[in-house]
Amino acid sequence: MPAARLLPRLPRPGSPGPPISSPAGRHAYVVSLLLSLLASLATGWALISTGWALGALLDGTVWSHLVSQALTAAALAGGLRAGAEHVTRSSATTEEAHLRQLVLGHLLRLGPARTAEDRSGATVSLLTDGAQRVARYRQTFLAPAAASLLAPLLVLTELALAVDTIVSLVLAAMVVLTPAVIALAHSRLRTSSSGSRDARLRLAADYLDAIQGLTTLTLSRAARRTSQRLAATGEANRRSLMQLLAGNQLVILVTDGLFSLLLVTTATALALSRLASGALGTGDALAVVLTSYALLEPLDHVGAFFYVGLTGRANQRSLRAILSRPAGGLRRAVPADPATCTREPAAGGTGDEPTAAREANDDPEAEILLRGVEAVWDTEPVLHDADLVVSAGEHVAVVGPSGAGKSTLLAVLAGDLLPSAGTVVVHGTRLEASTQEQVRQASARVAQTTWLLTGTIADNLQLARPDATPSQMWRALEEVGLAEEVARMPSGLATQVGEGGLGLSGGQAQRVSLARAVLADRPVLLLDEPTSHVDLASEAAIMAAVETMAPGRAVVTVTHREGAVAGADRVLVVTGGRPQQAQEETR
Ligand SMILES: Nc1ncnc2c1ncn2[C@@H]1O[C@H](COP(=O)(O)OP(=O)(O)OP(=O)(O)O)[C@@H](O)[C@H]1O
Repeated sequence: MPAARLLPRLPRPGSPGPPISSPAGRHAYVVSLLLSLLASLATGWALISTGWALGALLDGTVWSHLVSQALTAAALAGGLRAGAEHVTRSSATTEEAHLRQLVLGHLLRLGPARTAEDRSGATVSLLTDGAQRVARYRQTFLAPAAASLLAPLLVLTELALAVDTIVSLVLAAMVVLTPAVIALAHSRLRTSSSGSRDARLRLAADYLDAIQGLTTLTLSRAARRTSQRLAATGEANRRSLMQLLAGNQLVILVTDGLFSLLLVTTATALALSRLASGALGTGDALAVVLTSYALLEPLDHVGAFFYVGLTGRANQRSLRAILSRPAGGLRRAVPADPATCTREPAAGGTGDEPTAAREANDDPEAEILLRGVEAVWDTEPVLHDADLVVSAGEHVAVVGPSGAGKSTLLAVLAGDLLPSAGTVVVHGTRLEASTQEQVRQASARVAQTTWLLTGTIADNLQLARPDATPSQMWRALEEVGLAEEVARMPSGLATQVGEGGLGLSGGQAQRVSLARAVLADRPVLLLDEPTSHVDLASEAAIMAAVETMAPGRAVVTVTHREGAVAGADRVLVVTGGRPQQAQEETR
């Protein structure tokens, strides 16, 4: 297995990546943008009216209607802003849930083989904190930021129409400089921000690894060392984060302070000179000065840009990287087979799926059929020109040196890895991108170590079949030779077991896993080193359970253990990327 990656490879910079918003999220974006733009127009009108009202007061003319106009516009602006705020906040919550579902769904479609190399801590962190940041960025930052960039132009248009075109044009020229300065600051800070985010993700992954591997760390006397290392990394992280925040704060202060000062003084100077030349009256000049306040709106978002924008974008890139990972490894298209599936459907399938294909010229009894298969994880083929036929009721053991491709073969048979060339048919369904789920449904898999969820034995069995009744569960336990042992436990099926199967022996946990496979009732059983972590007595019990389950099913067992090979009908050795019949002495 390759080393665990912190995060999946990022898509090429500039490539938009797969869409991640829900239709409701996109709708909320448009509504919030429109409400914010209308609020800016109302704000501009309130400021201009206030200027005119003050001017009328100073000139001693009628001002009351101008005050009520200003108050109405201000109330309207407030209402529109509150509406926009409500839309953004509520859609952020629903988008957060949507993002988690979207990415989790894709990870499940990728299957364990394609996700095994990701560090689970980093994935958990991305799905929890990361999804929240992306939702906040997309729903509460993007639309208000876009509206705030357009707001000065709207207000200046109002000013040009109602007060003075020349002043508006000069201020417009200054306003367009704001995004340029922000973009410059962004380009300078982006590298350190994403570096800091990666360091934090790595730390989260380290913490989770340490928690998951607590027993191993304690047994190998490495717990203290690991906790000291984590504490030191945490402290280094905290310092670099503080430095980053200080840098961000400085940029905010500078852009905010400089621009506010520059815009307000320019607006005041322009207003005074136009007043002195007689081009503007007192009310108009005051309207220009007051309106310069609305031009500062984009600056309100500079802070949010650093705290919500940068982290949101970085997490969004990581989520997109997961979503753009293809669910298989198909490099060359597998030619379509016009023949349709005639076999009984696997659990969850109907048997009528148009893409399902039967290999008419091959062994009609074959549950598993590989012809000239090439399988690739990254670049180099692990399997090439691989052939294999396993019939129902046959038990095949697969052996071979480490790294030969035994687990890769199981990943192909389980439908987790698509072949890059050749044909794979499992229970009558030809494996291709569109039938991947159906092929997955055809097999049950038992891995080296069984991960039992915290809950009862019944909960763990019902994972395979949620509607399984107690008598069906007892029958399944009977079939794998575990019924007596569970019956002797004080709470029987209601016995609590923990993560990793705590409370059960390794052999018992493996047999619970086999009982799950019995309940799932799949025609193909794939066993990946099922006895590598148990003693000889447990190995015998597990292999006896497999023999009871084997009739009528195709069983493939990858193993290094003599005891697991002994019960097989045939032994294949994977060498040179192909499973081949073992010589007698290999057995
Ligand atoms: N999920 C994966 N992603 C990328 N590469 C993988 C993955 N699984 C296996 N490989 C690569 O495929 C090659 C064959 O590995 P595989 O695990 O199939 O061998 P194996 O015969 O099962 O070895 P072992 O007996 O040590 O488990 C190795 O180079 C490995 O790095």
